[in-house]
Amino acid sequence: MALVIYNPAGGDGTTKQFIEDRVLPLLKTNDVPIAKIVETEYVGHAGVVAFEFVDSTISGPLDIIIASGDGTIHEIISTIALAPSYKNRSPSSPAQVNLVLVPCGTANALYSSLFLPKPDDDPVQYKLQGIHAFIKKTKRVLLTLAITDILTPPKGKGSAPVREKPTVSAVVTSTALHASILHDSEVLRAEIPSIERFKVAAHQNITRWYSGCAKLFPSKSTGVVEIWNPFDKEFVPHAESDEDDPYVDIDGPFAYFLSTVNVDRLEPAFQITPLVTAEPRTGAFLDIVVIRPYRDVSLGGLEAEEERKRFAEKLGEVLRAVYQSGNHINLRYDSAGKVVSEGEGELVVEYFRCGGWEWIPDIEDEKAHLLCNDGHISTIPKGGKVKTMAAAASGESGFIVYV
Ligand SMILES: Nc1ncnc2c1ncn2[C@@H]1O[C@H](COP(=O)(O)OP(=O)(O)OP(=O)(O)O)[C@@H](O)[C@H]1O
Repeated sequence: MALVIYNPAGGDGTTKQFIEDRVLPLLKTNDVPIAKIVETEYVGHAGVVAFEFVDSTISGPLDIIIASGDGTIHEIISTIALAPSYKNRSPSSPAQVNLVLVPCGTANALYSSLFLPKPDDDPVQYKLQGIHAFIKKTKRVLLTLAITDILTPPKGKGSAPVREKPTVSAVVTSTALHASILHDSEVLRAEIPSIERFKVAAHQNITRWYSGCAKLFPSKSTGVVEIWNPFDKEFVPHAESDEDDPYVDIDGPFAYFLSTVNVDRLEPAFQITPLVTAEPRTGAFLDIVVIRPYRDVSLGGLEAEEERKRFAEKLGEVLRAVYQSGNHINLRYDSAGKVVSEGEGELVVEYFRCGGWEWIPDIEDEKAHLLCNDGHISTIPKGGKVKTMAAAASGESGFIVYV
């Protein structure tokens, strides 16, 4: 028996109608038994409903049909994955949850990465592909999760940092520009319901840099942090990472710092981590995109404001290249600091594949404290830091999407 959850407030607000006109009739025609249909009423409601469903379904598959965007999917995954205890379900029977996706949000990153959009797709049929895949059950994807801990500063001398409740993401974990965009775009939701609001918010933040430093952790399976080499078209161990000392420290300032799991894009055409699909690998990996302004040597010697203005133009070019099939990962600086697609200059974008990362914002830089988990924004406390690690799904527990 499947649970149906939909968010009436996501996307352009037409979800309820799509459920009634398209989804429920399709499920009925294919004899999919429905346990319950729930319209979410508040932020966090989807997680509560999904938790109750998992707890009360003692036998049989756990099928959850979700008509929403990534934010609601995040609430469901994070709540189930972090449930401290169940009343009815034994802790020794790990849950394998089948998620059936109907893209009714604004960005729909997970859906558009798993069901690649084609120019001639019929919009209604495209949105129903997840249901058809669930009915056929031929091919499935086990989701990799990213587990994020915010560590607040130690209370007193000699005491350890305090670990807040972790968050589990299935799409994106970011700081810097992307977190600022998601933070500011929420204010624009009513005025601009489409993905255009992300562009407006990007424009508002494009000259901002973020102070702090980051540490990259090796993946379990390779033992090192890898970096993409676009010349040879392969991931190679980072120059500072080997089996004896695999950690890589990177200093700010940063313009962009974002990691993904499961997705190569954050919107149908915004392919920010294109290697997730172009160079797929099984296991617990995060793909990380970092942009640091001072890799552009032509910025040296300018006034701070002029540096930021000049770099903002280049960052704009890089973000436009993301929409050109993820071509930002091939961009370089020429000897005059111009952004070009060819040559042997410094890469504009650093593209890492690794097991996790830590971000330590400069205490003075307020916006560097913003953190985005699948669209959900939180604030790292002053003096604190954040750590995100990849976790691969196992055969018996975890989240599955039929594709
Ligand atoms: N009835 C409701 N009223 C207001 N907000 C709701 C309601 N139900 C759920 N929400 C919240 O709406 C937020 C956004 O939801 P969702 O992710 O489904 O859509 P979206 O943000 O438009 O899409 P995407 O995440 O793909 O960009 C979530 O944080 C969710 O908690």
